[in-house]
Amino acid sequence: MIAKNYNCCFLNCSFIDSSSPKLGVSSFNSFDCRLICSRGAARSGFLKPVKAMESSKTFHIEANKTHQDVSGGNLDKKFANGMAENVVWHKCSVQKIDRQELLQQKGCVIWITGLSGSGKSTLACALARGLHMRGKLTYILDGDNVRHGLNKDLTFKAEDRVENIRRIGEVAKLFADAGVISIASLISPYRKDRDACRALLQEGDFIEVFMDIPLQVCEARDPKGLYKLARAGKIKGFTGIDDPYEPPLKSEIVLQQMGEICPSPSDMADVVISYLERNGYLQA
Ligand SMILES: Nc1ncnc2c1ncn2[C@@H]1O[C@H](COP(=O)(O)OS(=O)(=O)O)[C@@H](OP(=O)(O)O)[C@H]1O
Ligand SMILES: Nc1ncnc2c1ncn2[C@@H]1O[C@H](COP(=O)(O)OP(=O)(O)O)[C@@H](O)[C@H]1O
Repeated sequence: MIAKNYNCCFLNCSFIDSSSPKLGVSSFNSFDCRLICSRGAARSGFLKPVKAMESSKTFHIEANKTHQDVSGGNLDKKFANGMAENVVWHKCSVQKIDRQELLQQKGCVIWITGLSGSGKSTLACALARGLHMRGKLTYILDGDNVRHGLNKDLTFKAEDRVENIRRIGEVAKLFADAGVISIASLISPYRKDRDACRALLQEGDFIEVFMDIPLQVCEARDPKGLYKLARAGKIKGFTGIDDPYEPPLKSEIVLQQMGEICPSPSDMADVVISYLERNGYLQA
């Protein structure tokens, strides 16, 4: 792994190159950039992440709880080790590699994390548009949107956020397996749960993008008026206000403001597209 810190006149971002032999790394010349040498070093003082809140000690579901199903049966018998019993994986001769060949791209997950208002959905759309224009197939899994359907049973309590992240991680993995460039944009405030989603994918195929935008900026934007409600105590457990956000420690891409100036969504999307290009994801 090589960490690169790209400082452009209008855009401050850093990212890690996956130098997996499978994908290879091509040379990079789209931006005037500065190379730095370690993954940890990708975060200079200037690049210091938002410390909205420190880690929560309460959000993970207790591992040893016995769960009851609606009929009163013990679900733990049916789901030993979190897996249904007596199920066997059914293989098919058409594999991910065949679908990738058809699509002329590599399936992967771009996981955009950050505070509410940091620009996750906007970046997701700009990225989808940019890739679509290059003839690449994408699909966006936006936290807000998925909560309208698949995840409409989930609240913002810690254990429901864990489940929200887990389900979106699993769906994103299926899209990647379909050969699609799957774009997940959700707050996903807990590091452990983002890392669990990363672990579902092959090395390199999970690309974490951290929207490292200060809380004050997100709060000033407040497009839905939710920060205002949270400050007034009308929404409890709002991320960054009275609920934790754990910034990534080693995301592949970090997007930040340059001083007071926020790069445009399409400039941010270009950084991600350039990463995909250099790491071989835009070809089969
Ligand atoms: N309590 C609380 N905390 C944070 N956000 C809240 C809350 N209640 C509602 N909302 C709105 O829900 C959007 C976040 O949903 P996510 O699925 O991305 O959240 S999470 O990953 O499960 O934490 C988030 O959307 P974005 O602004 O697009 O991030 C908010 O508009
Ligand atoms: N790069 C950007 N520069 C300036 N404003 C932005 C940028 N990206 C998003 N915004 C604005 O910030 C607000 C929040 O963006 P959004 O994408 O909805 O964030 P999130 O999905 O993280 O909540 C919106 O009003 C959007 O227009």
